[in-house]
Amino acid sequence: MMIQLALDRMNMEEALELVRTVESSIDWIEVGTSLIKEFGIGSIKEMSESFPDKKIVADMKTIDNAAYEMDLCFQNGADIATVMGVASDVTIQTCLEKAREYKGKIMIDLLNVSDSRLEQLQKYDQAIFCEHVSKDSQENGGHTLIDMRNHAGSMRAAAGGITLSSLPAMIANRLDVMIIGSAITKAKHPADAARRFKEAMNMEKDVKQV
Ligand SMILES: O=C([C@H](O)CO)[C@H](O)[C@H](O)COP(=O)(O)O
Repeated sequence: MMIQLALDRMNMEEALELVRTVESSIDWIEVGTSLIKEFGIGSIKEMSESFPDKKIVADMKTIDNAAYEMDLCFQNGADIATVMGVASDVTIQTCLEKAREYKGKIMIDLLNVSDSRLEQLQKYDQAIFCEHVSKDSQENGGHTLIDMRNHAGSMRAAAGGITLSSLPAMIANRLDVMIIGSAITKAKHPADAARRFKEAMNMEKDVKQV
């Protein structure tokens, strides 16, 4: 099981410093949607050049204009880019073709994806599937329970308000990628928090490589 550190709602200096602090405890670095929106596509390039040995996930949340946005991500150092599962099939298909062209991967974000849409997404079995509880639901609805559904994705990920207390339940879901943001980035001691997540996950042995 891998830890993907989600970097959101901070500036680039803070993001880079944070990764330096927790680098030994995390596996993948997510350049969060808020970083990309605030600092541009250069945020992906800066992160990938600063941490060439880590996989870089660009959380673009693409919903249209797939070829253009995937070119931007992969040409700027992303290994993995996200597309919304609620996007049209042509958008998701284009993302997958672009990922193949750049030897990257696509993560399909299942935010607001109904069970029937999830059924239609099963054909994209080369993608990583990510169950996601939105920040707005976390903050306004008090909803943090991530419902892991069955799907055919090449890897299974989950995101949205995961904490050390909710970790055991998430580990039981046998995920491949655990996406953790605030529980590390907003912790008083991010290095300690990241280490505690890593130690808990080290009990899971079968780490799949992308
Ligand atoms: O995708 C995310 C969210 O939509 C904000 O852009 C975050 O990566 C995800 O929520 C993980 O962050 P935490 O919820 O803070 O753990």
